[in-house]
Amino acid sequence: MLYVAAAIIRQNNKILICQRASAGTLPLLWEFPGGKLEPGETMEECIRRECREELDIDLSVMGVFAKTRHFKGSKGIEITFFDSKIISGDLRKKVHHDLKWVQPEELDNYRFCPADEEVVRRLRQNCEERG
Ligand SMILES: Nc1nc2c([nH]c(=O)n2[C@H]2C[C@H](O)[C@@H](COP(=O)(O)OP(=O)(O)OP(=O)(O)O)O2)c(=O)[nH]1
Repeated sequence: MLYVAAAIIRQNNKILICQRASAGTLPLLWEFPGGKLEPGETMEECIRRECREELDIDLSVMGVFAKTRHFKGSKGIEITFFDSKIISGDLRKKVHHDLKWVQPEELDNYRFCPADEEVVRRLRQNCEERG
C-alpha cells in the first residue's frame, strides 16, 4: 500500500487544486497538494512538509476530511485528505504544471487522479447541501 497525504485548502469559498507535471506518473491530471509518506513521519508532518517543498506555504492542519483507498490491479493507494489552512508563505508553483483556486461546483471541469474521484464528489455534494 502506498500512503499519501493530501491537503484540502480552502480560502474565500475556493479550494486549491494542482495540476501534475507533464512528465512522470499521472501526467497533467489534477490533484490536491501533497505526497508520499516518508519513513518516521506522521501524516500531518508529511502534508506540512510536502506543501512547504512544493508550494512554499506553511499549513495549519485542522482535521481529517476523508481517508480513501483506491486499487489499480494489485497496487493500492491510501490517501488521507486533511482540512487545512495556509498560515504563512506566498503560494509558489515549484513542481506543478498549474495551480488554481476553484469553487466546489467547478471541480467537475478538471480531470482528477482516479484515486481522488470520491473526494471530489464529496466536496461537490457538501456545497450542494449547503445550497
Ligand atoms: N499529492 C497527491 N497525490 C495523489 C493524489 N491522488 C493520487 O492518486 N495521488 C498519487 C500520485 C502519486 O503517485 C502519489 C503521490 O506521490 P508524490 O506526489 O509524492 O510523488 P510523485 O508525483 O513523484 O509520484 P510517483 O511518480 O512516484 O508515483 O499519489 C492527490 O490528490 N494528491
